[in-house]
This record gives sequence, C-alpha cells and structure tokens, in this order.
Amino acid sequence: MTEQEKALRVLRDKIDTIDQEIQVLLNKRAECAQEVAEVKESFEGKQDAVFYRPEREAQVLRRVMERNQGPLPAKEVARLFREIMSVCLALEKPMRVAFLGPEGTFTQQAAFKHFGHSAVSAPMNVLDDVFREVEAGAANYGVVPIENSTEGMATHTLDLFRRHNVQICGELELRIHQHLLVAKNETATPITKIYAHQESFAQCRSWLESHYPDAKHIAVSSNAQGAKRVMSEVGAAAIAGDMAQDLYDLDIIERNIEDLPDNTTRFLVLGKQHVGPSGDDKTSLLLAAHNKPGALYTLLEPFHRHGISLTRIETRPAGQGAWSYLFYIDFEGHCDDDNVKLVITELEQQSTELKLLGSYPKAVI
Ligand SMILES: C=C(O[C@@H]1C=C(C(=O)O)C=C[C@H]1O)C(=O)O
Repeated sequence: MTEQEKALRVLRDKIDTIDQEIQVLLNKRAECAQEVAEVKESFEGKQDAVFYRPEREAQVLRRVMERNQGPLPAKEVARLFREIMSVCLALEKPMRVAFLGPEGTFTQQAAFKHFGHSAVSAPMNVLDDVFREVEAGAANYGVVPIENSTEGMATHTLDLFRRHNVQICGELELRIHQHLLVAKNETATPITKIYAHQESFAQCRSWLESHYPDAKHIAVSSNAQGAKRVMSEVGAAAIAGDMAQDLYDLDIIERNIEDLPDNTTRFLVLGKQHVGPSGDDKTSLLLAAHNKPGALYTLLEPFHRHGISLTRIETRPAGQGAWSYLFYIDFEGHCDDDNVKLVITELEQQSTELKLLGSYPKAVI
C-alpha cells in the first residue's frame, strides 16, 4: 500500500464511522417525529391532527443556519435539514402538494424546495384548481407564484385569493433560470415557433428580440406544457427550466436567457390551517376601501401609527363597477401580535371588506 493509499484508508474509515453515527441519529430523529405524530393525534384527534407545522420548521432551519460553523455553507446545510424534515414528516403523514402542472414547472420545483422531496406532488391543469384542491381538502397544501422580480405581480393569483377560502401558510423564493429547449438531436433545425408561458416570454423579451426576432410566440398554460409539446415537434422550441429539460429529455440551445441576472420568483404556500408565530413572520391582508378621497391613506395610517412595516401593497380592480379597488397588503408581524390585532380591528371599521389571508414565517432558504 502506498503512503497515499494509507492516508486515504484512514480518512475513509473515519468517514464510514461518521456515516454510521449520522445514520443512527437520523433514525433516532425519525422516531421522535413518529412520537410527535402520536401526541398530535391523541390531542387533536386522528382526523383533525395537523402534522405539518411551518412555524416549527422555519425555527429549525433558522437555528441550523445560525449555529453553522462550516466548512459547509449555511444554506446548503439548511437544504439538507430541509430534506431530513421532509422524510420525518412523511413518516408522520405524506403531504400531497398541488401545483400548476404538468410535471417540470417552476412551481413544482418551488414545492420541492419548500416541502422537500418526500412530498407527493399533485399536478393541476390550471391555477384555479390548485386553490380548489386545497380548499376542498383534496390536497394538503398548494404552491402558487405571486410575484417575479422582472415582471411584477402574478395578478391572476391575487384575484384567486378573493374567490377562495384558503390560508397562506408560507412563502419561498426561487431563482428562475430560463433555457431555450428543442427536441433531442434537433439543435441544427431552424426555429420558427417558440412555446412558453406568457410570464416567461416577458422575462426573456429582449433576448428573444435580439436572437429570434421572427419566431412565432405561442403562449401555453405552463412552461412544462410547452416543453412537453416540443418533444415531438421539429422547428419548435420551448422556454423552460432545468427540471422540464431533464424530465422531457430536451436539448439546450441556450442557457439562462432571462433578461435580468437576478430573475427570482416568490411563491406562496396555500393551506387551511392557522400558522402560529415563528418569531419572524409576515401577514397578508386583502382590503376594500370606501371610494372617497383619502381612502388609501386611511387604510395605511394605522400601520404607521402602530410601528408596522409594510413589505408590499398591490392594487387590483374590485370588479364591482369601474374604478373601485382592492388592496393586497403584506406586512411584517403575526396576526397574534398585539399591535397587529389593534391594526386589524381598526381596519375592520375603515374598510368595506377585510380578508385575513394568513400569517406565515418569512422565507428561510
Ligand atoms: C416533528 C414535528 O412535525 C413535523 C416535522 C418536523 C421535523 O421533522 O422537525 C417539524 C415540524 C412538523 O412539520 C413537529 O411538529 O415537531
């Protein structure tokens, strides 16, 4: 055995011992999670027990990141713990998570990022079905896009919050890389048409104008839908991400064609439960104001007075005659906090409609 082989042998033996210890600890952790499930069932009832606790998961992940000493980066360790919690939760109860399908959309990628890969993902044909599936209890949770750093609000998603009774249980961000994809071995064929979701066309507008000014744009219900179509079409390309490229076995013409280098989408997690405070939370509200001068000021002033920071405000037509509006407001804090309770009580008097969409932990990973 050479000196190098001897040194490697020692280190590999060390790794084997550590792996064994990790494995024992992982199973110990899983046993605890199973016991947690029994406690939840005995106190909340077998049917009503709520197994997934977003506030607790956010606290676990934040602590992992805070105490991390390296050399592994904190985000990467958190990602591993995300998966550990996912398998532990699946032992308690596998979570069925609805998303806009087919398989391979950014929303599916977001669902796995948030719930880990032990979640069972349930593809829906349209966004409305994601809300409906959660509202009906057919899916435990749903994941929907809410805003993109290049293109702004996903207004269709906002409008669906008014029509459905669901709670926001969480949020996450996903860096979006768009690729131009064609069927296997078709990279040399000229492209005459491009399939993509409307949102993706918008995120790649300048790149497409300069590289494919004459190609016909065909809007489809999701990027994965477009990717699936080009599998069997010659002269057609799709804009989609890594997951769709891999799943539908497409060739890449060009990677990362998004116009802005930080292209990121924020997603919301839909559920039916009230999420307790995690210590660093956001709350979302939908408000309608009286149509009179100063209406918006009246709605925003209480936040200022009670020292609450707004993180987003969005205006949408109320759909009840021209020029009446709904406001979607996100702010820091939890609806169980005293100052938030006071603001909500005041707003109930000032507004014609108030819907608390949920309080949830700020995105951790
Ligand atoms: C174990 C629990 O249940 C689930 C699993 C968790 C975990 O593995 O750490 C955390 C929260 C819950 O989603 C718990 O509520 O503590």
